[in-house]
Amino acid sequence: MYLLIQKPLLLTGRSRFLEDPLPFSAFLTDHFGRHHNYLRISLTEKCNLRCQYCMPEEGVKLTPRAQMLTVKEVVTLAGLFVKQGVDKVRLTGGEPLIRPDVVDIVAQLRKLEGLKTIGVTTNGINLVRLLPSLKEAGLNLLNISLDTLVPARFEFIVRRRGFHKVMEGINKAVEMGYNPVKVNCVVMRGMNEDELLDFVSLTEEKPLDVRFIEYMPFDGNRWNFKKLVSYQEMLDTIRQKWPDLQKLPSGTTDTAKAYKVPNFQGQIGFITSMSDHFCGSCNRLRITADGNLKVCLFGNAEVSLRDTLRSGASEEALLEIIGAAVGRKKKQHSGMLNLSLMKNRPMILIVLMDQHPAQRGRAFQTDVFTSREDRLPTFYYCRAFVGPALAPARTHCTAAGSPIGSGQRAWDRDPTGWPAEQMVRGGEGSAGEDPGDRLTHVDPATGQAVMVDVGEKPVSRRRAVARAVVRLGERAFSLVQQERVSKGDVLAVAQVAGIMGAKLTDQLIPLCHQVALDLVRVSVQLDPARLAVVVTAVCQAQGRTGVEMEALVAASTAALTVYDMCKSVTHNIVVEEVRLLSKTGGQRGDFQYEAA
Ligand SMILES: Nc1nc2c(ncn2[C@@H]2O[C@H](COP(=O)(O)OP(=O)(O)OP(=O)(O)O)[C@@H](O)[C@H]2O)c(=O)[nH]1
Ligand SMILES: C[S@@+](CC[C@H](N)C(=O)[O-])C[C@H]1O[C@@H](n2cnc3c(N)ncnc32)[C@H](O)[C@@H]1O
Ligand code: SF4
Ligand code: SF4
Repeated sequence: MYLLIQKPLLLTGRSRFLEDPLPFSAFLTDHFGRHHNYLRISLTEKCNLRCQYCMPEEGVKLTPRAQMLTVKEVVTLAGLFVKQGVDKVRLTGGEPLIRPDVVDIVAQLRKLEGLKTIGVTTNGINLVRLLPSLKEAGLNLLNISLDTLVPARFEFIVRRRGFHKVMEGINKAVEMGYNPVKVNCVVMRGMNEDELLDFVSLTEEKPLDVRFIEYMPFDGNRWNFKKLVSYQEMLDTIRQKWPDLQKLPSGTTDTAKAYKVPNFQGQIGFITSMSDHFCGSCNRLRITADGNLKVCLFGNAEVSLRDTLRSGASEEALLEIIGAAVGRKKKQHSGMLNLSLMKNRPMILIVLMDQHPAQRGRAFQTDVFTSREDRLPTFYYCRAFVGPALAPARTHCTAAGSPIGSGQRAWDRDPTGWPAEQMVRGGEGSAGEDPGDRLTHVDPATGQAVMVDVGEKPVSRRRAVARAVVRLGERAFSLVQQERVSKGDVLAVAQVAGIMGAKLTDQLIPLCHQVALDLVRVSVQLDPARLAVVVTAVCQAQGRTGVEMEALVAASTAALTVYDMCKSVTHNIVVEEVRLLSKTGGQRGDFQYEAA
């Protein structure tokens, strides 16, 4: 198999794999060492059903046909992934079996060397008609969705007729030797949780694998906690009838926790995306029907492979984009509550809804360092990054923390020849005056600005905390909160900008010393009461001069970055309250901000 693994991204996790004897593609290995060998391809956004948990009654706004992937594009993209090590492709949607060329797609995928498994997830309505040709084309795996065994209820749940067609499809699949035939049942309280035992009974005579799926929140599906029936609750219910229910070993990357009633032909499983996620072993990537790569089912970050492909880009260029997106994949989804608050498209789309056109085709930066678990339940967002200190070459002073002897004065002199003490005191003020009155940054001899000679000062631990508040207004605040700002993840970008700002302080503020910062911590939080982003920057160093400017620059840079990221939404953004909150260390004593 041809593995193009040069130029791995600058992620330590992935470079590790380059040393393995048979390395998995660096492009498909994420920051957490997960190998993505399973590609889910959505063939269409359309569907012949309107399941309540998946799709609004009126359907969804469809992407124009010209923007959908063609058969050739599907196969080309799949081929690219297969060359990198993907060995399983699942076709999904929307309803994949309403795409007229679905059999052709399966047949062409079958020709891809290295692709072991081709699966389809379908609502089963068109299955009886299509299954023979799909099987002949090379379809290996079949997952069929069915949420109720009661015909009238079926119509209620999916808002269409077709129960019997689905049942016939399931029977046909068994008849044609698919084993197991997986049956997906989304369990919702008040809808179908009373049918759990009936579904388990289905596995008695048939080699079915009935998977009970925890109801997941997507845009517009009216998810709430009360409707969620958890894995544990389902298991308890089933165990009451079948106490000897056996746990089966699951594959390392399986979504389902598998069980079996002894002596039943089939088995059951639980897909516990909500109560016990399986992100740690995630091996999935998705391509949406219009050609976006989506690295996580619950992530908003997408990058258009279609546009890159259509622009005639090379395989390498596509791989770079894919690798960058995979590199940004988060450790896990953000937990039940956050998922319910978060903006995600209906499952049927898993395609781009609010993306800025300019973003298409670009690997845009979102959530660079953190996973969503950092977000607290109320969307109170706080991230911390403690980086290794950047140690710029220091001039005119010893390394931070080293003791100063009296013999070291020579290099502490300012070019004007004034020793530090005199320079500080020798300005317009004189000894005994309030230090605040002295012009410490003006050379008394030349009248020119100078950096204060701090070489004489004792080294102490310096710490400063600064704050900036960015008032966004209702619309921008809400978009930031929902991570729907077209430029990307505002809070993540601002946080990193703050850190970078702190490190660049001496280059931005003319008379600032270079300080080897030991710590920069920038937190960026949403304040719903003020519809504002609150930036708090903490800088720390061992040195002879304070780090308040670093903290202030960090807070300001992060605040300005928030402005920059949101200015396409509104210019009514106010950066305010840039101020020092506290400062410790140094000779002048500690400072604590007091509101006037
Ligand atoms: N959290 C999470 N859940 C997923 C993902 N893919 C599928 N699921 C869940 O699994 C359910 C069934 O999806 P299927 O399309 O049958 O796919 P599958 O279970 O991955 O299929 P197999 O190939 O048989 O493992 C979906 O309704 C989701 O609840 C994923 O990437 N992340
Ligand atoms: C989006 S459908 C697409 C394929 C096909 N139309 C079907 O229904 O099988 C894929 C799977 O997602 C499941 N699904 C959709 N919305 C869901 C939700 N809110 N929670 C859990 N699973 C969901 C469906 O039941 C189905 O098994
Ligand atoms: S779950 Fe499948 S069948 Fe139901 S609306 Fe969504 S895409 Fe259609
Ligand atoms: S939620 Fe995201 S990370 Fe977790 S299993 Fe699904 S796709 Fe993978």
